[in-house]
Amino acid sequence: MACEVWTDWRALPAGARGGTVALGNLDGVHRGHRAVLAAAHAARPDLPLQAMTLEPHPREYFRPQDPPFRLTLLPAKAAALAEAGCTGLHAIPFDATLAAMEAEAFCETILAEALGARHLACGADFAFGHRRGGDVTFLARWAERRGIGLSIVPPVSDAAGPISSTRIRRALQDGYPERAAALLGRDWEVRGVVFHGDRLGRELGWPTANIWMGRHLEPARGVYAVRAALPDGTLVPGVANIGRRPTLGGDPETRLETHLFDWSGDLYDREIGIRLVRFLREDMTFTGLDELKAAIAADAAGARAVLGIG
Ligand SMILES: Cc1cc2nc3c(=O)[nH]c(=O)nc-3n(C[C@H](O)[C@H](O)[C@H](O)COP(=O)(O)O)c2cc1C
Ligand SMILES: Nc1ncnc2c1ncn2[C@@H]1O[C@H](COP(=O)(O)OP(=O)(O)O)[C@@H](O)[C@H]1O
Repeated sequence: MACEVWTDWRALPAGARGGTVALGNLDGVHRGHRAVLAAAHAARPDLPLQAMTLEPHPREYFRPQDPPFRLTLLPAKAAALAEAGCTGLHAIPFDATLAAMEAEAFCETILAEALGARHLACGADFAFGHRRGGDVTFLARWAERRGIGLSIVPPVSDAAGPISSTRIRRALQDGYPERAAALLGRDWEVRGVVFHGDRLGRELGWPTANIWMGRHLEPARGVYAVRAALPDGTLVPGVANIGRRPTLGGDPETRLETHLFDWSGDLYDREIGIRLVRFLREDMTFTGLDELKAAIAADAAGARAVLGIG
């Protein structure tokens, strides 16, 4: 079932109110986040399962110049939440009003009055309100007073410690998408609309569908074995480069270029999702196009081997 997204908490339709609500930024919707969703559902299986996040992420609001760090943008987050059984997402616009709202006002105005939440669930380190002034102790007291249920969920851990969005980001920046996938419970995917490049790929014999990284976290620059989720729902193996094409003089923004194996067609202006499977090598500056072509051929062979296709 799909997860509906509500962005105007001042004008929610009646059907959007009264859920059991998982709280948090939920960036990535990783295994820890899904435990919070499971707790929200387990406590009140009679109520619609919902989530509440802030959009943009407060860090994007306060520090717009910082490098992008998102694991999931809003549509991907809603899709991952739907997979976890969530039927609605309250994406509260994080603006000056929200930034100034004290914890108590946030609970009253947003959680109680606007969302009409009947039960809440969050991780033990959840903090909210102006300067993160509200913590789970505060929330527990408030919820008790208001007769609203609350589940506080201990962190889900593996051998290296608690699973967190920060750990997943670090794994991707270090070139370990398979570790990120283990923490996420699925491959990390970057979604974007295919733009027109300068058509050199076709000339080289390696056409690539290009998307911008945009507000996504930039993982290690270089070459990856990938699977591409196409608009028709198929998953096509390929080889991709994330970088700024230093050989061609360098670009101001990072692009993700994917060659799909044994595939031909037109993807321009269509949205695709590229799932990183394995990091193969770092981005390099070649002395000429022949060298670049040879490197891409070797990359393609390497990616085929990793993906198990001859
Ligand atoms: C598997 C693969 C690896 C690549 N590796 C590099 C690289 O190491 N350095 C570089 O400058 N460009 C690299 N490129 C990028 C090419 O420069 C780029 O695909 C080519 O310019 C085509 O651009 P277009 O899609 O805009 O036509 C790579 C491309 C692919 C598909
Ligand atoms: N096997 C393929 N892998 C990736 N894109 C392909 C493939 N076959 C055809 N295409 C199409 O060709 C385009 C890429 O061609 P390319 O010469 O690299 O041009 P551009 O520089 O505009 O990206 C893609 O956007 C897609 O529409």
